[in-house]
Amino acid sequence: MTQTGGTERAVSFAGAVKTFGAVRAVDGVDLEIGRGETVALLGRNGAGKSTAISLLLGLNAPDAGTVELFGAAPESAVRSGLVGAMLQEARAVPRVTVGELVAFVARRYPAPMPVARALELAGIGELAGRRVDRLSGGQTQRVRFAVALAGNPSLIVLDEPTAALDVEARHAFWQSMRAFARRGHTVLFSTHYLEEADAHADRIVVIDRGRIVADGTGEQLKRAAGGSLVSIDLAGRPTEDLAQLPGVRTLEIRGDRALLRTDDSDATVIALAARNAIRGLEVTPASLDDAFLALTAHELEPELETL
Ligand SMILES: Nc1ncnc2c1ncn2[C@@H]1O[C@H](COP(=O)(O)OP(=O)(O)OP(=O)(O)O)[C@@H](O)[C@H]1O
Repeated sequence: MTQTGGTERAVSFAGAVKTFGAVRAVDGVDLEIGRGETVALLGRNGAGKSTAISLLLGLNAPDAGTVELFGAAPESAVRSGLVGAMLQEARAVPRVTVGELVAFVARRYPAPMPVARALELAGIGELAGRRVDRLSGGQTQRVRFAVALAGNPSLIVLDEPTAALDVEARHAFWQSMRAFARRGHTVLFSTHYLEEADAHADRIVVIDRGRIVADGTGEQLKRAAGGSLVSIDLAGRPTEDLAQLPGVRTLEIRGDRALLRTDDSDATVIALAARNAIRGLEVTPASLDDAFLALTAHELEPELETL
């Protein structure tokens, strides 16, 4: 029996590094996830999400730093049945039924949940007798979710769980995931979808080029990346002084409009009014998309610059 019960931490990365040749896929990650949290790992393609998940599951060892699950080595937590995972590669198992597959996996865990419960939580109770190699993409994805749930793990790790699902299937999937999280389980999922991270996670961790560049709620991310966008018609007026206005972080000129990203839209608008510069004024809160782009925007890679 592993001594993993006492810690309040489900996941702990400390200075974790994983390189593949010259690529630092995970580049000094420090991350702690408490029991019961639902956390989204958000990043572009190639940001390092799957590599971080592979370290977390003990599928890869870090080159430097440490990764722990429930205060123990990942392999030991996985062996103790504390972790369920839904990874990207789906392997179709021929001929077995959904119920047989989930029961097979459940038997490998010390304290599984009843198969009917796992199917119900994944929203596929009616598929128990169907062959797993004859299902739609959305159904297959939910079978994989049921497989991850089967052992009744404390932590469930989902690598891009809604990739390739249509809107309806996605909605159903998140309902199931939330039902599981409400029972006090810890959930970590990776996604490219900002709306999903915002809607379904308590906390969003943004990863870019192997490093964590933001960690907080959707609201905090929006604030960190600049609270509002103020735009005006330039009507031929000069633009040099706009970047110096109170609150303004960045200035972008699009045709005859100026777009100001500001931390204090009131102060920015008052200053524009004092300059008699208000024409076609629009003030909008920065969206999570804006926040994500601001956090992960970087210069062109050197090799691309020379093309
Ligand atoms: N086995 C491997 N061998 C070599 N390079 C790898 C390997 N696995 C990942 N990489 C590289 O590490 C970097 C991070 O990849 P990773 O798959 O972790 O990103 P990701 O954020 O999960 O991307 P995606 O959203 O596209 O799945 C990428 O540059 C990738 O090419």
